[in-house]
Formats: sequence, C-alpha cells, structure tokens
Amino acid sequence: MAIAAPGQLNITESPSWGSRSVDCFEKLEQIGEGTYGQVYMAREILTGEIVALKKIRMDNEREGFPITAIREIKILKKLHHENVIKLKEIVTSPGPEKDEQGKPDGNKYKGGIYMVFEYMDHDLTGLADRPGMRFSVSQIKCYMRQLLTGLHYCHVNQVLHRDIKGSNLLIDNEGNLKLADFGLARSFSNDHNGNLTNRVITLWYRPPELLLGTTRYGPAVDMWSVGCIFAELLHGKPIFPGKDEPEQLNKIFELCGAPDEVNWPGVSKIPWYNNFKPTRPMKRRLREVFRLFDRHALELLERMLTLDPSQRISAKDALDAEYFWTDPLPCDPKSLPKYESSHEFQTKKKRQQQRQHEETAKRQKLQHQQQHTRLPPIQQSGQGHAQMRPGPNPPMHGNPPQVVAGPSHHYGKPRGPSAGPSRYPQSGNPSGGYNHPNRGQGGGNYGSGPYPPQGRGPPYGSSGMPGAGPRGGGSGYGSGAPNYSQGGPYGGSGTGRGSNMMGGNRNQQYGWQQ
Ligand SMILES: Nc1ncnc2c1ncn2[C@@H]1O[C@H](COP(=O)(O)OP(=O)(O)OP(=O)(O)O)[C@@H](O)[C@H]1O
Repeated sequence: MAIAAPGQLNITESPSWGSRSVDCFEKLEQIGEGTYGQVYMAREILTGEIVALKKIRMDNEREGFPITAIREIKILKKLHHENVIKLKEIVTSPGPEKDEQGKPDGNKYKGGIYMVFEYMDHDLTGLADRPGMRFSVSQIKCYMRQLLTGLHYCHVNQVLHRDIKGSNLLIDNEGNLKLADFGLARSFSNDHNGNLTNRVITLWYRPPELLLGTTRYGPAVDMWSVGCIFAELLHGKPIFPGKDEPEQLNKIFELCGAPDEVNWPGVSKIPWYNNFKPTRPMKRRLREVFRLFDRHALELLERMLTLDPSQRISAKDALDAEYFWTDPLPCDPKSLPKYESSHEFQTKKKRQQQRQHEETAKRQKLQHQQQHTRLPPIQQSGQGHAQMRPGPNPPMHGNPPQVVAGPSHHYGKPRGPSAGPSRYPQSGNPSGGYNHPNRGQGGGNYGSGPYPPQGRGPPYGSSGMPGAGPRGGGSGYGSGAPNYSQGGPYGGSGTGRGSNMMGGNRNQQYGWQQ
C-alpha cells in the first residue's frame, strides 16, 4: 500500500487505495468507539461529501497491522451490494498524530490508517434506543428483509459475517440498511468448514453450537444472530441477555428447549455438550412466550432460532417466508421517517452524561440542604452568607440546583432514568439448570469451565457483555406488551401477496445475481 509522504495530500488524485492523506477530510465528530478503533463522521474537503472514517487502532499491535483490519478490507473489497457497507478507500496520516486536546498521541510515530466508508445516519441499536422509538410492523419487515438480502449475498459469496448485532446494522435516512463491521468475517467453503474459532459473535447473539464448542460451522451461525435481532425488534429488548457463556446457554435452553439427539442429531458429540447439558428437562417455550407475536412472525422466528444448525432456516429461504408476503407488507425504505442521527456510541454517551448531571444535581441539592441546616440564625443578617461563598458553586437560593449543560448533541429530549425503562435491564440472578463443573460454588464463577481465557477484549470479555457499557443481563420475557402493533403509520400499504412495495415477485427481489 502506498503511504502518503508528509505534506502530500494527493487531494485531487483519484483515490488509489492508501495514496491519500486523512487531511483530505475534516473530522466532524466521533460517532463510534469500537474494539478496534474510533469512528468519525467527516467531510471530504474537495467534494463536501460526508463519510465515516474508521481509524485502525495500532497501539496494541505488536505484530504490525491488525489481522481484523486486513480481513475487513480484504472482504469488503470483494463485496458490492446495496445492503453491505461500501468501503470507499483507505487513507493514511503520515505525520505525528494529535489527540483531541492537541497533544501528540502514543501512536504518533507509526502514522494512522483509516478506512473511509459511506456515511450512515444510524445504527439499529442507536435508533431503537431513541426515546419513544417504536417500529411499525412494516418497518420491521423492511429492515429484516434488507438484513436478510445483504446476508444472503454474503453467504452466496462464501463470507460469514460472524458479528451480526444491532450496532453493526447501519441505517441511513433513506431507510437503507447495510451490514457493517466485517472485522470478524471470514471466507468459508461449502465443502470444508472445519477448524474455525468458536470465539466469535457477540455473546447475546451467539448460537448454541458455538457456545457448545463446535469448530465446524457455516452460515447458520449468522442466521441465529438474525433470529435474535428479529425477536428483539418485535419484543422491544434483547431476548438472551446472558452475562457469561453458561448463563447464555441456559437462557437459550429455557426458551428453545434443551438439545438432545432427537431435536439435534449429533449434538452429544460437540466438545462441551457434556459440560453444559441441562440437568432437568427443559421444554421449548418459544410459542408460549411470544404468543402475542403475529403467526407468520412466530413461524419464521421458530425456524431462525432452531437449535440444530443444519435445520435452521437459510437467509434465502427466510426471504421467501410468508411473513414477508402477507399484509402489512414491508414498506418502501424511502417512506420511512427521517430521524436525527443516532449511533449506539452517542446514545450511550448521552445517557452517561445525563447520569452525571443527575448525580451533580443531587450532590448540589444535598450540599444546599446541609448548608441550610447548618446556618446559624445570624446568617439572615448576611454574615453567614459570606462563609458559604468560597466554593466555586455558590448555592442559589430559590433556584433549582444548577445542572451543567452537556456538550451539544443532536437530540432534543434528554433521556434519563425518568424517560422510561432501559432496553437493557439490570442483571438478574443466573438460574441454574445446566451441568457445570463450578455449579453450586456460588458467585457465578465459571472460570474453570471449558472456555479458554478470553483474549480479544470487549465482545468476548469476561463480562460477556456485547460491547462496553452499562448493559446488564436479566431475562424479561412477557414483561410488558411486545413492541408489535398491527398496522401503524407504514402498515396500510398492502397490495397482496406477490407484488409488494419493493416491486417484483418473490424471485425477483434480490437485485443481484449469484
Ligand atoms: N459507515 C458508517 N457510518 C456511520 N456510522 C458508522 C459507520 N461505520 C461504523 N459506524 C459507527 O461506529 C460504530 C462502531 O463501528 P464498527 O462496528 O465498524 O467498529 P468496531 O471497532 O469493529 O466495533 P465493535 O467493537 O462494536 O465491533 C458502529 O456501531 C456505528 O455506530
């Protein structure tokens, strides 16, 4: 890869990969903080085009350019589809890097490498987390169909994504959904799918075969994650929020039943099956728990959340499911409302700021009360007042405690605890039910189980939580009405099976050839 020399912007050059400097772009704001680097919204100086710059994190890389970035670049260079994020070019920063305060950062002598992507206004997690956000049925169908179309394209091109989750599904204000973050993706071959790592896919979206230790797997792993996303869209919150791998498996078994040789031939040969097979009978309860879902949605979900990967529905067959061909039909993406930009990073940051403001306000109120109760009667003459002043935040009698305003952001309404329950409830107690070496020792310490020490940071961190942040575990099926309303603002568009708003019949809809 050619690296731009110091001072060489190559601003007018038609971008050959890696030849241009990052200085061709003006960074506008940070929109993502991934395990492998920061993501910025930026403007190309020459054209004014808005893009996303993903900085490849090099600071922890003793062994040169990170393998995840190499994979992502290699795979994205060969994938071209309207439901897969477009990697436009690679740019470099040749000179010393500065951090946001203008100080040189620790990585300054290595130079920075950035991937330039088309910009997307939202990720699905950020969008779903907007206060008061509720997706209509035809909106869910529209997103699901795009997700499956993009994934079908990847699978036909022998690419497994291996990290399908809401924050990796990007959505623009035209209603287009694109698969992003191919850092864990890899090519597979239909005849040889052995010896892949089972330590992929963010825990809540990880299928049972990987949790049980298989190293021979294929596209069905992505389809499990799609099932989890689908149920989450309908239900309004994650359905398997496990806090570690054993709890994750247990949550899956509680809803989908325990695997055995009848429902999953060959399961007893999977490496860790004996360590995790349930000690009590566990029936499949999916239909009962989600009985309020529409019949076709439930049928499709059943086939996505099938324990045996060889019986799990493929992306292609899912696109043919009745669900997408019955009223209300998937809406035209362009008919969807436009929302202000919402990325998971920003919504999390905003919640954090809100919490900090509330704590500051509480502290100030407390301080104010203490000062009031300590005031000697003489204070009323003014003398006491002077004693109260030395601090930087004099109490404001008669006014509510001052809450420091946060940095500017896109959102109108602040969201705090009062704005309704979080989609991610606080951690509950893991319930048992599986046969684990540490079972009964208390404290949920599964460290000596078959899982090797975690090595790759947050998605696989010992917390087991997808991404950083305050997401807790705890199950919650059936609590509250499912986020599923028939009709809705975009639901009345049906023209009947066979000719939906996206145009074409069942076999014409994918827009690309194998
Ligand atoms: N092209 C884009 N347009 C807009 N936002 C983007 C784009 N690419 C990434 N983002 C934002 O940045 C976040 C992190 O990006 P990405 O998942 O590619 O990084 P990562 O380092 O691999 O993260 P993770 O640790 O979550 O896997 C996304 O969730 C999304 O909100």
